[in-house]
Amino acid sequence: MNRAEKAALQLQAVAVLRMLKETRTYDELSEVTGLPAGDLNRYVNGHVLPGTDRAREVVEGIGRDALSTELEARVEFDDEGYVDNSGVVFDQSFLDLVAPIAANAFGFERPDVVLTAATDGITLGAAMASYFDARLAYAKKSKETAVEEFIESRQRLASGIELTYYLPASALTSGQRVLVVDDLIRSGETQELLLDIALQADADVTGVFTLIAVGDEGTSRAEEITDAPVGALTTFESSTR
Ligand SMILES: O=P(O)(O)OC[C@H]1O[C@H](OP(=O)(O)OP(=O)(O)O)[C@H](O)[C@@H]1O
Repeated sequence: MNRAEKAALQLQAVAVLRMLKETRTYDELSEVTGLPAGDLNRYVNGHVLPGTDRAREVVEGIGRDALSTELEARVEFDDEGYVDNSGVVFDQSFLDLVAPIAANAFGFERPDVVLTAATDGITLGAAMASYFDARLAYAKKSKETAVEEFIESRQRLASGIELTYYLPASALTSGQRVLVVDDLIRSGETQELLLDIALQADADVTGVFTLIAVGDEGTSRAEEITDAPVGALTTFESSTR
């Protein structure tokens, strides 16, 4: 690990601790992390940076569990079981914390392009792209005016409705490494379309990541299509929609 990577890890750990501190006292934060309250105070206030080992433990261990719990608290379900995740996808700072944790937890290789689906995947896609210093591309359900060439993928859904996603052809090219992300995977139909777009572009898929999986149908479907790692930060019961 070079000096810049070490500094980045240390700052990520501080960001995770600050997020956890928002709703906790230092004693409570000490219980969650197993670190002394006095040290935590110095980290949160920016007087001292945690050492590399501690920083890694916070980002890769405590951080993943804590973010998963935080995510569960922010997601709401209506009476019919539909998901309202605006408390997460509207919060770019929260998603910026998710990116390094997801990258470490699932071992995604650095992509050239992070590919997602408009609309709700865009903020997570931006956080992941920024973390990896990659480009962001998002497929849309309509064609962008003034773009002439698209990669398009269409399928008839279980509901009978036909769904098509369009990506400007210049956004993903042959041989590029692509990480496919979305805020939510339920049936996996959207991921299948995104993976098909990656295939058509002759890109190399480095992984599939979602914040929320509802049941395991969608993630299993993605695993059937790609050998790359497929990961969800949190999985909810499939009785929700
Ligand atoms: O696994 P699936 O069953 O395909 O469901 C997941 C997709 O559903 C939601 O998007 P939606 O189609 O509602 O579009 P939006 O992001 O514009 O709301 C979500 O953002 C995912 O892209």
